Amino acid sequence: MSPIISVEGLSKTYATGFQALKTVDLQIERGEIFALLGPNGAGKTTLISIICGIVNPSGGHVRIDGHDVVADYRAARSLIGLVPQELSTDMFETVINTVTFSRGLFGKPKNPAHIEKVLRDLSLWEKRDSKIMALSGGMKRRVMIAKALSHEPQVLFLDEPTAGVDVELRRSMWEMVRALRATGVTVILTTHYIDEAEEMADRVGVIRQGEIVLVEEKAALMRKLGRRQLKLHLREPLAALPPGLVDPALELSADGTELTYTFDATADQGGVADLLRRLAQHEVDFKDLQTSESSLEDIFVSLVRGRT
Ligand SMILES: Nc1ncnc2c1ncn2[C@@H]1O[C@H](COP(=O)(O)OP(=O)(O)OP(=O)(O)O)[C@@H](O)[C@H]1O
Repeated sequence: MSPIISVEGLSKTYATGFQALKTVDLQIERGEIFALLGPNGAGKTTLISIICGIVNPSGGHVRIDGHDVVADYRAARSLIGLVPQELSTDMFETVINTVTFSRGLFGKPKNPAHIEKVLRDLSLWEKRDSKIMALSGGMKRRVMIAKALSHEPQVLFLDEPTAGVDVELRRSMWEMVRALRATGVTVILTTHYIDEAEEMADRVGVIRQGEIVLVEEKAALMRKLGRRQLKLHLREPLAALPPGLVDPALELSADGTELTYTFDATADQGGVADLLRRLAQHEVDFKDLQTSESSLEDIFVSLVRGRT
């Protein structure tokens, strides 16, 4: 199947002369949840804004289901729902009017049944006649999502959907995004919360200084770049590693009570068995051991620092 979004050779230099995107190539598959990660100022919002037709590119192309976002703007834009970072809506309007009006902006015929479904799915139906200003922050955010879904888009962009929201609302957002994906909607989210990407995404893209430095299936990324650590709590502290045990992967804590062995998550376990044998040979005894795996956060930090 062809990708739903195809970004080719995209670049953006703002009027200030600042080059926010270098040459970005990216394909988003139908029905996936794609998380775009990157530090502040990396170019995430610029990229999303160009894909949504809000900002003009300096070079390259974006196609949404074959429609060019510049040449065929209306067709491309009608396939997209965008939930921006900032709340931008008429605070004096009621929930149902705001969401109904958003649908009208896309020239779609009225469909009260769809609007009702969207509001019910987002637990906003009971509040449909409330003015937006009278809603809690979490509800206002959900109104933004309802607006973005009002015209039945195939792709939903969520720019930092859970920034500053409480744990419960984050969880309910995640559930809602999964439910949307189950209906065939493709979801692209930007986030600073690595655990959000780890929890939600099928694929992860990392952007750094206007360049996509990595696009990978999350599971493969974690397998490929993940590291495992084995920590051994020694029965007797060591002043130094015996010469036969010196190994770059093996580190003795400053107080001599703990040994840390770091190895590839993909590697077979031979290294660990070999280490345990060598420890026995050198009569290094331990009372406890623990293993841990690097998280997507560790991987992300090493990527944005440019170590890979
Ligand atoms: N209209 C503009 N004119 C000039 N420079 C801009 C403009 N918009 C963004 N930039 C610059 O482009 C760079 C990328 O900004 P962008 O908002 O795309 O980053 P981001 O990855 O979304 O960051 P954040 O995580 O902080 O939202 C930044 O250095 C920003 O200052």
